[in-house]
Amino acid sequence: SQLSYAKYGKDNVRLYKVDKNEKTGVHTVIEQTVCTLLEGEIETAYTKADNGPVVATDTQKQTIYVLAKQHAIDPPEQFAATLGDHFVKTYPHIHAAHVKIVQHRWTRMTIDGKPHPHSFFRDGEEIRVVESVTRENQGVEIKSKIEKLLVLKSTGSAFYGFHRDEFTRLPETWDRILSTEIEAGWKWKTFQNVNEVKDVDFNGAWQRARDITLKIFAEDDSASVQATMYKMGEQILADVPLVEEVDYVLPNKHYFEIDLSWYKGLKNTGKDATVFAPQSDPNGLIFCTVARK
Ligand SMILES: O=c1[nH]c(=O)c2nn[nH]c2[nH]1
Repeated sequence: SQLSYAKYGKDNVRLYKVDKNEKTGVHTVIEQTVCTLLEGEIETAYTKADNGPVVATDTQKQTIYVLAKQHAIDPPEQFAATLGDHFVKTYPHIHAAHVKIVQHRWTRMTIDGKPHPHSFFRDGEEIRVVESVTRENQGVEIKSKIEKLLVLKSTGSAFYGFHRDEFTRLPETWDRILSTEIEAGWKWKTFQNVNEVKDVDFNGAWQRARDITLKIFAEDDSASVQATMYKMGEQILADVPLVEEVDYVLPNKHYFEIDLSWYKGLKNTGKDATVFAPQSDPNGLIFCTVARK
């Protein structure tokens, strides 16, 4: 047998950084969870119990904190590229570095109608995710993501005209609840180095991708999850030139009608349906990647 592939590092490195504007007294906070994984000439650590090549995972953790102190961690794409560049440049035997950063939401409180200078709340489990791979002399690949953004619309969604056969029981519907948990990803062109990354408006792209996703979800007269998610991907490609492809993974979180006619003929189906049973499982799961022609 042989070692066919290996990478290792520290996962779940939690990081908080505050920027304190001395003039205005306004604090800005960012919280991230970082994972770094290194590839390179490390096989003897696995095959010969030789720890010589091992940049310890604890060393990787310490490095994350030091570089977070010395460099910007916002946008997370830039911090990921900074970390990847450091590991590949610092250790001759390390030839690639994978970095994943999850950024959590601390939204500034509005108190008495005014943004509070140093108080924040966690408005939802939605996360912003960055996955990067820095390869020695090959630049840095970056994918940005939105995950766990739970949405629902109470109408504006239909599903009819689908294939029917002897296994089909699902009735067609022209008006249904649509709920999903957005997982959206956009893959950037390969950047040649960390300096090229510094010039990119990643935060603006994240805002555009999020706004486009919510607007199309809300406004599309949806024929299916498939049709609506394709429109989202098309629009992001149109709006963000440096993005090469966009993908979505959307669970269809079903809300079933409840027939209450057994109770004194109570009408609660079709156009009379107002009380529904949200379903934890099973769920539809729809994948889509939209690329430039
Ligand atoms: O939007 C939908 N797409 C599907 O493929 C599907 N299958 N059942 N319900 C569905 N809804």
